[in-house]
Amino acid sequence: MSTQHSDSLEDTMYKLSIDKKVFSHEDDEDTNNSTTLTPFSSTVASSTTSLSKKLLPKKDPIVDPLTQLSQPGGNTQLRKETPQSELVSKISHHISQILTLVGEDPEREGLHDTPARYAKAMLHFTKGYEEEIPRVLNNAIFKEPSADEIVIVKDIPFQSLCEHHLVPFFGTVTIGYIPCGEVVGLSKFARFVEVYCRRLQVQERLGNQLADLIMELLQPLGVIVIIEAEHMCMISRGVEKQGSKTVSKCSRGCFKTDSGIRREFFDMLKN
Ligand SMILES: Nc1nc2c(ncn2[C@@H]2O[C@H](COP(=O)(O)OP(=O)(O)OP(=O)(O)O)[C@@H](O)[C@H]2O)c(=O)[nH]1
Repeated sequence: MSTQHSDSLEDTMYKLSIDKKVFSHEDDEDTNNSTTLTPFSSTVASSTTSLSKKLLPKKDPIVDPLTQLSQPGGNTQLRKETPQSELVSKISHHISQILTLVGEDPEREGLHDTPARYAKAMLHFTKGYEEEIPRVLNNAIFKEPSADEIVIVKDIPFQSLCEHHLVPFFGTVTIGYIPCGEVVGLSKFARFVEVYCRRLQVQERLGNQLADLIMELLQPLGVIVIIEAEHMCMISRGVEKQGSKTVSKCSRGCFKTDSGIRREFFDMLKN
């Protein structure tokens, strides 16, 4: 095993955060005080400058509401600012230790490249932490006063990682909304799903994040998100129930308050 990595995971994260000073805002008066943490830096907010006026930050010049909708995790900025090669190297080190702990020899031929492969795979599974909604949206909101009935983008496939066991859950997302003057490019629904599912997730939160995002971006009459998923933590471990599926619904606006609209939505899905 390589001796150049002797750090524990906590040491690694601590050192990275000190190296990058990612959590201390450049403009902080006390630049030595790393406890004044601000996860949303002005550099992140500046990535939204191409958005239309309506979508630009209105209140706080540092905390952009649209970037907030990207819903970063606690170390998102650290992830974004660390070179990929450094992330792969440090994750590989810890995977190598895990291989040893499960009873393997990480140096044997078949496993030699596995830690680095896994590190790259893990970074892919969690690439949503590197994404931001403004970049994904690419200004694809269009004025369309004629669109005032239900629009459904259904059966968008997704794969995510359950935050409790770090094993996959996967299935489909169906999104319905009723526009109110503006529509969003259809492909963006699938892109939004990709942003949020490529993070550590729980199914219910994935639905809520999507619904909140669409409400915020379009101010539609309502949004409904249906997710149907199989959770490997219930299939390959734990209760080991093959074939079980979890269906969740998350609604906002008229889909929450109007049973007739909900019925129309579910009727459309049947056809
Ligand atoms: N609500 C919800 N629960 C989830 C999701 N993904 C995994 N879980 C559940 O998270 C729970 C974690 O329960 P714990 O008792 O702490 O962990 P555990 O001992 O591994 O639980 P078992 O899976 O029952 O063996 C389990 O019931 C999982 O089924 C999700 O997306 N939504």
